Amino acid sequence: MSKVTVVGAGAWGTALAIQAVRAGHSVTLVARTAEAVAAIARNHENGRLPGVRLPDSVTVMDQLPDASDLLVWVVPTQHLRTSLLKLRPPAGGIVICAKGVEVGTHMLPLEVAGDVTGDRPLAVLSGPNFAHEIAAGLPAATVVASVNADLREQVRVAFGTSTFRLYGNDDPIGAQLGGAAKNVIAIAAGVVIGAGLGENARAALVTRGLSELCRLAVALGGRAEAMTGLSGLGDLMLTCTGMSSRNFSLGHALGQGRSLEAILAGRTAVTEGVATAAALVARAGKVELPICQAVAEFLSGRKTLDQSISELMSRPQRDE
Ligand SMILES: NC(=O)C1=CN([C@@H]2O[C@H](COP(=O)(O)OP(=O)(O)OC[C@H]3O[C@@H](n4cnc5c(N)ncnc54)[C@H](O)[C@@H]3O)[C@@H](O)[C@H]2O)C=CC1
Ligand SMILES: O=C(CO)COP(=O)(O)O
Repeated sequence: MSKVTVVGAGAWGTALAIQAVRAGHSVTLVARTAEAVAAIARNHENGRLPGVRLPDSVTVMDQLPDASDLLVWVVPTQHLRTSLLKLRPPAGGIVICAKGVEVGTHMLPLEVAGDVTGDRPLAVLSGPNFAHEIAAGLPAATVVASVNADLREQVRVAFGTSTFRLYGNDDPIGAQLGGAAKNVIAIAAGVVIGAGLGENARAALVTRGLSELCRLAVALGGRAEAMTGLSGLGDLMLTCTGMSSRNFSLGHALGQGRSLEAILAGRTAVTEGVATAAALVARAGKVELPICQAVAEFLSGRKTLDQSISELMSRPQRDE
């Protein structure tokens, strides 16, 4: 049994804490505020993952415990930096679970972690994993990517059970780009369905979105194979097909004509693709990402839906 500390008591952090208990570990869940700690203690449940009882063995606190064997950071990308600066993790490996690109710096999550905490073993956990299904113990698989093989193994032991399989690889850039870009493509897929453009259009969009992921990974030092694995295609399949995805459902509402402001005002959970779209396009530089770019322009209000669709459909036709 090892001491696993999960930082970030959102839906995913809570599900991962439950999964680490299932895997036989002693688990601490770190929430952002004392109020959040008290609410979880009172209800034996986290409002961000309603209907799921948190095991009594999970210690909930608003700071890091004195000792951890493994730190798992499950804070949204745009808050990753401030949370690391605030909690100042001690030396040792960290697993980052955010899926996005930081606004302003255009850094990927592991780059942000390295920037704040210095040289240390880092890993990314990313794959097709809706929090409520993992919390319920339904069968699923994911990717742990790190250049540090010992850390990969530690993460496998921390979370692996008969219902949750972890596949390792040494391409953290590919895994992070897959997780970030699929959120943007999922918004586009939601728009397509919400606007009534049809299943053909979605299939074409997701497939061409996968091409964007592959191009981007190779250009930024990752591998195209990562994009056809769980953290690329796997997560695209999950988040581009159903309303359980916050990114897809946001796109769906946009496609039905609702405003971005009204949609965001009605939700407290993070929808990573919104801030990530423009940051990802900026990070890509000269790499062609027409769908991600169209999402960024549409979200910013620079283009209407009709303009975006017409531009995507009138691009020069070429070999696949
Ligand atoms: N919900 C899901 O099914 C999955 C989510 N993810 C990723 O995990 C990350 C977290 O997502 P969720 O847990 O779903 O988000 P959430 O919206 O449920 O909760 C976000 C949590 O982050 C906390 N937070 C915000 N700012 C913070 C700060 N400065 N310091 C510490 N904590 C802070 C909030 O208090 C909240 O508890 C995102 O990058 C998401 O893309 C990945 C896989 C599955
Ligand atoms: O990343 C996720 C599942 O793998 C969660 O997706 P959403 O943030 O779109 O709900």
